[in-house]
Amino acid sequence: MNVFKLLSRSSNAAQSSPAQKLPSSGAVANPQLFGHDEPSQLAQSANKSRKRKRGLITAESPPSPAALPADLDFFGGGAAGAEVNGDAISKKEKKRQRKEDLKEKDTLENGTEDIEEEPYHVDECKQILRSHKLKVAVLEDFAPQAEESRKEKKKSKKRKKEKEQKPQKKDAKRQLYPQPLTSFAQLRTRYGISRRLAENIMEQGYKLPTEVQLGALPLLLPRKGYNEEQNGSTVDTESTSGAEYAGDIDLLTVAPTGSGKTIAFLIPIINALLIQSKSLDAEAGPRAVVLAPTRELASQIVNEARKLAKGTAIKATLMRKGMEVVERTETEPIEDKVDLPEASDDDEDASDSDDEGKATQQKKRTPGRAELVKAAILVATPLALLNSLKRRDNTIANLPSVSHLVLDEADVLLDPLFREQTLAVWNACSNPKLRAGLWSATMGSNIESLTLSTLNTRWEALSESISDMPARPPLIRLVVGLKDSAIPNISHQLTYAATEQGKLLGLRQLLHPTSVSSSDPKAQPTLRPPFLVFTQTIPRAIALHSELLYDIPPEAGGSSRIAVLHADLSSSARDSIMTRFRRGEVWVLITTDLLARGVDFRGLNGVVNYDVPNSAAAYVHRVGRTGRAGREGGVAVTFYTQDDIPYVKLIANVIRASEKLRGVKADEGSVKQWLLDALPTPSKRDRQQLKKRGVEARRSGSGKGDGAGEKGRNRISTKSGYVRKMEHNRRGAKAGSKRRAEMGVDDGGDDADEVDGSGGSDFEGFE
Ligand SMILES: Nc1ncnc2c1ncn2[C@@H]1O[C@H](COP(=O)(O)OP(=O)(O)OP(=O)(O)O)[C@@H](O)[C@H]1O
Repeated sequence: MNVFKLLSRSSNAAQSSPAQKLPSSGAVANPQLFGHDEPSQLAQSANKSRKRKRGLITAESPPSPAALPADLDFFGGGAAGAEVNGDAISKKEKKRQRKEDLKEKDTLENGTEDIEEEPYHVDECKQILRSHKLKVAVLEDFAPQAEESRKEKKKSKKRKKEKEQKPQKKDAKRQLYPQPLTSFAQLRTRYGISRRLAENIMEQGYKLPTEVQLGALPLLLPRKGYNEEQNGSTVDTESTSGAEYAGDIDLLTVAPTGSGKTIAFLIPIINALLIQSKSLDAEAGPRAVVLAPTRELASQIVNEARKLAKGTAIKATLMRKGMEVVERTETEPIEDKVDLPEASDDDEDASDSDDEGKATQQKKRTPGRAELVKAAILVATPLALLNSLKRRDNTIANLPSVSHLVLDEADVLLDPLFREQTLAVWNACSNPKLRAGLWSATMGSNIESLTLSTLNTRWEALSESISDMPARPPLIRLVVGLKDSAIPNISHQLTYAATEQGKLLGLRQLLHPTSVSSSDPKAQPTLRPPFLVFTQTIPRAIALHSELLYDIPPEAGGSSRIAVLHADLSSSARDSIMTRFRRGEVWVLITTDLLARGVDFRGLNGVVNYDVPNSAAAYVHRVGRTGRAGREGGVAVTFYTQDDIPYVKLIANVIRASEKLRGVKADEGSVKQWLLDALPTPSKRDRQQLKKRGVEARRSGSGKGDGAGEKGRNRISTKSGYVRKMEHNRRGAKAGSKRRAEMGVDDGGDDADEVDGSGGSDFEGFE
């Protein structure tokens, strides 16, 4: 079935369906965003006398994709099973692929035999990291500070005071050049991760590490048999590689959307848990906690963790209502109100994943006690976890078992909206050896300072109760690409629609394109389903959904192809819509910022910002739902009206920066210089206001489902004011008559007096 043909209104468009490269076409050969142009340099710079056979796989032999997905399996293929540009893979290619896989398997089974693991020279490291736009810096190295403070204590009080008063000279941040991970095979050869974990990574079809994996995994994994003398002074000096930390760091990572951050934080956690697994006591509580801002993202992370930990003793679970994380004393019985963790459809592929859930299910029937979470990895939204930690006296129970805490989408988790809950969970993790990881595609400098101050406060609080605190790890920051920018592999369209009606028309045009100029290479790529549509509020999402419900022709599936997803829906409704969208049954999903972060729809062809996002960061995340893992052809359309003009420069700047990253000249991009010059720059106050409340004009109204309460021009509707007024009156009359009937009042009039019992003249209605 040709989706495009079914939706197109013109036979011309239908016939000349463009040979456009689309995210839904399948996997890409290279999931990396940067450094594609550097292979020859890398190959030259590598010391050829070394047998670093796989080390250069990045540059020399990009892996080929495998099997083909069905025509409408937008999201199914994944990295492992997809086609490139719809071309069937040749036999030769398949043979080559099989050979590669066998070689990889051989490496997994035989360890290091095949690969020599002489480290990269520091200059090579620098070159590789630079070409992939990776920057690593030590934000705070606490070890010398701890030493200093010990010495300091011995000094006289007076001198100490003097020193404190003098502003401390801050050193420039120390740059690190970790040994880049240029092939997943190195996970085993260099870091000795378990064979099972390595096999699970391979099973996902991941061949090449993405930039964030290339930089973060070497920082987070302890190097096998690492020893300074062994490395020699010329190759890997202590001061530059970060290997001396042996993965024992707190890490703040800023990397583009869809760049594979999830497995970058999960692999080291699973590896660490597998190392400790013999000493693990399942009853002791979770060892790793991953916090995510939404249930959808949390459940996706659980699925990823389960795939990576398949066949091992490590289990991952999603925090659900009624689950208990810490054992309660007998004096604190909890209600026998257990909402059992049902396997959602997106859990399908994690066959052994539900053991934990099932075990819990069987035991949970014991009255008066809920079953403790036994999984080593617990993924939760901050509020869900905090609620389960709250005691009756309103204090928060500690989670001493947790040694890894990950904040996925850290900037939003530390935003005022979630900050209190997130910090409460962080502080509840009382293990002195806790290692924190903060991950996002956008991170303001305030997040860095908040992280530092939280680490400091925690440390001070713990030091008071624990006399021999373990060494304090450094806080390291890894940045991939240009901080806070949109990915360069999607095309942006910033469209002035003047009014709400204009936006609706614009969206309808996107849904039913009338012409396609596929021959013109400079023509803007067409947005094709499946795509997401973002609105500012829930009522607007609902109103837009009801407006577009019948826009998809019945022969294309009609109203079932369009759905709305928002936080007011029940969990099961949300799960079901997500599943239908992932399966390709829904083509257009209207939503709010609920799906703006983290959610991974591999084959999503585009994003429509029906309402402008309320910050530059929100734009980066929303449009980052397409173009995942380096996929080309994603389209991001943003409509703006008169009301948005004061703010739209924020978005225009992000688009400009992203196009610059892609090498598009200023006069050829979708945001022209004249527009940038003409748009007003919003003040700090305006930006804050926008972030907090969105565009004010769109907030007004009762919030009723059909958007009827929204005043005048900001209503989502194509009906004229007169028609709406008539409908409103008719609805009011109907509702009034229904109410009267329910109260036993006849519309006739006289009986009303009897019901009221006080004479007709006093009756003022039931409201
Ligand atoms: N090395 C790899 N090769 C190919 N695909 C990969 C690789 N690593 C991850 N992926 C895929 O890339 C997609 C995006 O990954 P992920 O969701 O972890 O991105 P992210 O960086 O967390 O994005 P966001 O910032 O939007 O949350 C997923 O479909 C994942 O399976």
